[in-house]
Amino acid sequence: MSTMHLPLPRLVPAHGSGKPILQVENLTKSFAGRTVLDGVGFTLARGSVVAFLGANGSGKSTTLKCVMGLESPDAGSIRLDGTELTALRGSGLARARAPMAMVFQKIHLVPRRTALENVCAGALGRYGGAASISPMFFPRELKEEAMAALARVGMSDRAHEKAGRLSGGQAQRVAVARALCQRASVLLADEPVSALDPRAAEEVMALLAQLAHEENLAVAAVLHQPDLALRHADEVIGLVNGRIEYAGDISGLDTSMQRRLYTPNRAAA
Ligand SMILES: Nc1ncnc2c1ncn2[C@@H]1O[C@H](COP(=O)(O)OP(=O)(O)OP(=O)(O)O)[C@@H](O)[C@H]1O
Repeated sequence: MSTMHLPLPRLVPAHGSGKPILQVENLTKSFAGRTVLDGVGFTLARGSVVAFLGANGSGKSTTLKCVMGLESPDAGSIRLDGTELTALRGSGLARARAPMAMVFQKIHLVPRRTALENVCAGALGRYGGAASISPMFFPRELKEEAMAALARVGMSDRAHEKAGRLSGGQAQRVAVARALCQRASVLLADEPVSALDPRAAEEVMALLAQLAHEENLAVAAVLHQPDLALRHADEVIGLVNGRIEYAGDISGLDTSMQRRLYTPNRAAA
């Protein structure tokens, strides 16, 4: 699709006026003495999609990983629905983080399990007990909720297919359904479409935008294609060398801003 690389008009209305659910302030992170995040702060609101853009190594994934708890920030504040996560540990932290789900470029489904079983796994934090031992013990209401989530992402007809037999786009939809079954209100997506062909990438981004707008989810997605952001995101956070260069409405992502984010000498890590 040659038009994929043109700055096409966005197809979604602005929905960024929802209630703030995640507030990040002054996040800093170094690896081996090298600062890779330097005072990163932003707010995610329910009902909107925020695209994280920036050159390789600018700190996009590290930002999401710090929010999700997969990396520990050196300093900064992460408040989810008013609760400061950096002050919590152990089960208190796990409980506070439960409303956040993450989807990745490399889709972490269990290939020998069906799509339905993988989606049910999103809810095991709520069920535990026998249900966590084997899908044989999944309660009926859990399977019904998982089927509803699969229907929401257009995958009902593949519910009983082994995950290992799904295409990349289908598997990513199942991963999103798993997040829905987790009843996440914040969905952090780290390069969710980087491994997908252009059509599947469009479809998955359109799905994320639809879920944000219709289910009032806050979605943050690390993207490598500004044109996908232009079509499906409401807001953009642009990083250069671990600092926020731009944060605001998608309309600010014009060609000059794209140059600022991706010009090699500014973006050198
Ligand atoms: N676990 C780690 N140990 C050491 N350095 C790391 C680690 N994780 C990330 N980095 C470094 O931190 C910087 C930011 O990495 P990050 O993955 O956040 O960038 P990114 O913007 O997501 O890049 P890309 O677009 O290439 O995925 C890079 O220089 C990277 O090499």
